[in-house]
Amino acid sequence: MALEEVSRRGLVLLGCGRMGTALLKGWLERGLAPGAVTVLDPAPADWLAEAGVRVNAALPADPAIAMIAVKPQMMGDALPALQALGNGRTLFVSIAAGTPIAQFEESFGSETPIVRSMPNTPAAIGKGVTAMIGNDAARAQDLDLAEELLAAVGSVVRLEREDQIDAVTGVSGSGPAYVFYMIECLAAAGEAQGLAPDLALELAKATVEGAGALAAGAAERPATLRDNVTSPNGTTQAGLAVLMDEGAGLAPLIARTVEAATARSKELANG
Ligand SMILES: NC(=O)c1ccc[n+]([C@@H]2O[C@H](COP(=O)([O-])OP(=O)(O)OC[C@H]3O[C@@H](n4cnc5c(N)ncnc54)[C@H](OP(=O)(O)O)[C@@H]3O)[C@@H](O)[C@H]2O)c1
Ligand code: PRO
Repeated sequence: MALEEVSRRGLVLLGCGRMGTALLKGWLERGLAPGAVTVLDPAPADWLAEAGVRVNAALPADPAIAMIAVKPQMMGDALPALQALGNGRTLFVSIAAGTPIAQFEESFGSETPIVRSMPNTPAAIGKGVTAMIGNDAARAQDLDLAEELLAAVGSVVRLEREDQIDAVTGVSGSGPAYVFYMIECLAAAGEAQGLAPDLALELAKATVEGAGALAAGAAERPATLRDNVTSPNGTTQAGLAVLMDEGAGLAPLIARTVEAATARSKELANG
């Protein structure tokens, strides 16, 4: 339904880099009309115009959505391009890390409905997860529209407070990179044990895909699924003894990883 409304009224995408592309590809594949999309980007990819997307064209008068997908550091230069849309009818949706709602209200006025969100790149294949929160001007129908749009490319959670988004960024916004690194490490470790590189990578990717799908779909908690893999005194137990070491295992490492990403999100908000 959201994609129909947005196809009718239009969507402006400010910044079409890695994340803007992931979202846009997800929406186009799920039925968003390419001609309803206006991308503003200094170096747009060729596929956009080839797909029928309007590129660096005049803004539509009354688009449903103005999606902000530039880097936080570019915000000051980029936002004036959307000034004409700050009229209360267009819903602004930011996906930028570390850019507070207050900064958008300064640019577009506190009467403008604004949703701050944090998606992740699996949105490109409809498997993203996005957390979102609106400003005071965002009405129930604005929040519903944002949620439906983001839900077209994955699951959506609504936050209670804006400050939760820093930790969300540390967990799920940045999280795909941690998992990709896990795949790299698992494959490299397989190679170190004598497997050919292609085979090790194939095994690592399929294992993460399968375990992720199992964890997502199972009624059991991940700890139970882990127990199901672990035969007493077997191979997994030997491996987990290293991975679950209290001092040098994965838990403290992941805790420090998420803490650092969360802290960086807070820093970005302070300029
Ligand atoms: N990547 C992720 O996994 C992810 C996940 C969640 C949220 N985010 C957020 O999404 C935003 C974009 O991140 P990204 O990874 O997609 O970065 P990115 O790949 O650098 O994309 C940003 C795009 O904005 C363009 N741009 C720069 N100045 C602009 C301007 N004045 N007007 C319009 N477009 C402009 C850039 O063009 P040039 O490259 O030519 O400068 C680039 O194409 C960030 O705020 C980030 O925090 C990213
Ligand atoms: N990518 C963005 C960053 O690294 C935000 C979350 C994922 O800053």
